Amino acid sequence: MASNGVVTVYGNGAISDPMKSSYAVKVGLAQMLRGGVIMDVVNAEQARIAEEAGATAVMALERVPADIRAEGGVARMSDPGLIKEIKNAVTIPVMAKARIGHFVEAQVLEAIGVDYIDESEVLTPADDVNHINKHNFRIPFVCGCRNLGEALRRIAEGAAMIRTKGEAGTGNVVEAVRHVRSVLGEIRRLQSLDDDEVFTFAKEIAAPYELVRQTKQLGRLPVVNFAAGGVATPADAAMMMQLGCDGVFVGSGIFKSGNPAQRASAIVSAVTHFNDPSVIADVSCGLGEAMVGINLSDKKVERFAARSD
Ligand SMILES: O=C(CO)[C@H](O)[C@H](O)COP(=O)(O)O
Repeated sequence: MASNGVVTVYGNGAISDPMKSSYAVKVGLAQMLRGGVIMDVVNAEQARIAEEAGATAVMALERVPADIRAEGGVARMSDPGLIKEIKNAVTIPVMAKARIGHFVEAQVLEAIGVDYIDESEVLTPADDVNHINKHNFRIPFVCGCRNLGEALRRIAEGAAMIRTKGEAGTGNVVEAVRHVRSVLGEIRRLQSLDDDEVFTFAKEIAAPYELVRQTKQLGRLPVVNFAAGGVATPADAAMMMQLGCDGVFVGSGIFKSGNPAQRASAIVSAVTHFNDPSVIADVSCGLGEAMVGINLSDKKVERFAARSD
């Protein structure tokens, strides 16, 4: 790890492997988002609001997760024309979502020049067995996880960035907290093992040994890890950072609130000053209505996070 805490050694192959050098570039690109807030947007106007508020990137999607939950139906990649409009409206990186396993949606997103692809459980999965082989693409992918094994399986497939899944569209941070604590807790447990025990640990979490070994050595995931799913307030966002995430995704929490521009900017300030409760207090004053959340103790609420493993 470099002195600034940024990880510099990645990949699964040898240094002379061309796949590895392109993978290292993708991982490096994702690292540039560290310390930032990535905001879901469904059109160019929302993208401009996000950029003005200080978002580090925007995520183009058909509907914010709260609307996907409310309206139901099949959620797919956004209209490529709309994504191009979003790209033209902002100077920050533009991410877009493809359905899990839908490698042709990913090809389309690559063809129109998005900066990152999110293979996302928030959309309706296209393949309930296989994820996209992300090594086949030039651009970086982000994928969701609930635990360390899932994170390392996605990295083995070529994900250059990880986000803990949380429960998108609920405005309820409880699952985001559970998933962050799970990943970071398993890394702490891994670090307490002696080297001979790592093989069995890798088998237990169903992850490739080499990535498990690297994670133990680095003391963290070998790619950046953002929190997502249910973050709705500046305090939620700062909590994710204090727990040890590299940044935060926020979707419904901003554009389903009473004052999206003000809330977006408050969440950016809270992530920048995540260790300063007085800043978090200041930016939390007079924010207007937060999104109405969903109580996750209701077993009937669909768990997007469980749509893939
Ligand atoms: O899937 C995502 C990250 O890629 C969404 O951006 C994120 O999970 C949004 O969730 P919410 O609407 O609860 O903020």
